[in-house]
Amino acid sequence: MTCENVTQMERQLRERIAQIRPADEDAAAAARRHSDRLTKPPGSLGKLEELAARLAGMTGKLWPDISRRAVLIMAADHGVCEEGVSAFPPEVTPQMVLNFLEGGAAVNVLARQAGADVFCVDVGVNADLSHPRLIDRKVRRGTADMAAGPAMEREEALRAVLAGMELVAGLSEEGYGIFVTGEMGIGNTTASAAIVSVLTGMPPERAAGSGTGIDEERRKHKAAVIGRAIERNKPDASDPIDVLAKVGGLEIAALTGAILGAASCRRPVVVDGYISSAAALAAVRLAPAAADYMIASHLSREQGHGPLLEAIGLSPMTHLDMRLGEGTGAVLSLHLVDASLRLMQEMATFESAGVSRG
Ligand SMILES: O=C(O)c1ccc[n+]([C@@H]2O[C@H](COP(=O)([O-])O)[C@@H](O)[C@H]2O)c1
Ligand SMILES: Cc1cc2nc[nH]c2cc1C
Repeated sequence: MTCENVTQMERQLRERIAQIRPADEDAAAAARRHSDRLTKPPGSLGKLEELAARLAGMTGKLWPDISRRAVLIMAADHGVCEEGVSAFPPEVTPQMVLNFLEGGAAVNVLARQAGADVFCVDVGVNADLSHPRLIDRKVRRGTADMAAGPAMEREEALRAVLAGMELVAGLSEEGYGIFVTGEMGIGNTTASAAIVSVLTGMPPERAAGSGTGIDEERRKHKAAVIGRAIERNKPDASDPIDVLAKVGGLEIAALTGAILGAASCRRPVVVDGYISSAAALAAVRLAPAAADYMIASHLSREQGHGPLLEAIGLSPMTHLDMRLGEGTGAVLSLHLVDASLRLMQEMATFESAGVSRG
C-alpha cells in the first residue's frame, strides 16, 4: 500500500462525510404535526411517535419506503484472542459465517420474519472462505494482538471503513431503504471495549463486559489486557481511524463505514448491540450529524452498553437481555420501525373519526 493510496482513501472518506447532512427538521416537524392529529393523546405512543418523526427527518419523507431492508453482517477475527479474552475459540468466526450463509443462525431466522435480506461480508476472517453468497472484502486474515502492538495499519482500517461505506451506497442505489448493522467476530467485545474506553474515557474495567460468557475473573483479565493495549499503542482519541486501527477490528471499521454510508444516503440505520454501537460511536466522532440517522435497537447485557449509547446520544428501543450480536436485536426492531410508520399511515385523525380533542 503506497502513501498515495492512503491519501486517496482519506480523501474518499472526507468526501463521503461531507455529504452527510443533519436531519430535515421541517420534515420531522410535519410528521409531529400529523401525529398530533391522530386519535390519541399527544405523545402517548412514546418512542414510536418520536421514531416516526425521526424517520421523516432522516429521509425527508413522511412515509419513507423501507420495504427493502438489508442486514449487513461484517465478519472478522481478532489477534487479541491469544490473550484468553473470550469464552469461545476463534474458529467459531468462520464456522458461524458459513452458518449465516446457509441461513441457520438466529439473525437469519429473525431476518426472514422481518422480510430483510442478509448480506454476509468477510472483512477479515482468519480462514479461506468460499461460498456463492459470501461478499469478499477481506482486508487481511484477522488483526494482530493489540496487547503486543497495533491491531492493524491505518490503511487497513481505512480499507475496511471504505468497504462498508461503498457496500451501503451501492445497496442504497439498488433501492434498500433501511440498513441493519450486524457482526461476527470472536474477541470483538474486547476490541469494542477498547474503542469505547479510548473515545469516551470510560475505564476498561467499566467498558469490558462478559462477552460470550466469561466469568468475573476472566473479565477482569480482559479489562487488564485492554488497559495494556491502550498503554502500548497510545491511540489518538481525536482521530477515530487511529483508534480503529490500533485497538479496533476490521468488522468494526467496516460497520463504521456502513453507518456513515447510510447517513450520507439519507437512509436510517438500526444499530445492534455493543460492537455495532462502538462502530456507531466512531462514526459520530468522524461525522457528528451521522447520529441523526441512527436508531438504537436494544440495550445489550454487555455492561458498558448503556453509557456507550448515552455517549452517542441514543436511547434503546427495547430491553430484552440480549447479548448475541449478528444484528439480532436490530433486525427485531424493524418490527417496531414498521409499527411506527403504519400507525402514522393508518390511524384515523380526530377530525376523520369525530373524536373530541382535550
Ligand atoms: O451485540 C452484543 O452486544 C454482543 C455482546 C456479547 C457478544 N456478542 C457476540 O459475541 C462475539 C464476541 O464475544 P467475545 O466474548 O468473543 O468478545 C461476537 O461474535 C459478537 O457478535 C455480541
Ligand atoms: C455460537 C456463537 C454464535 C454467535 N453469534 C454472534 N456471536 C457468536 C458467538 C458464538 C460463540
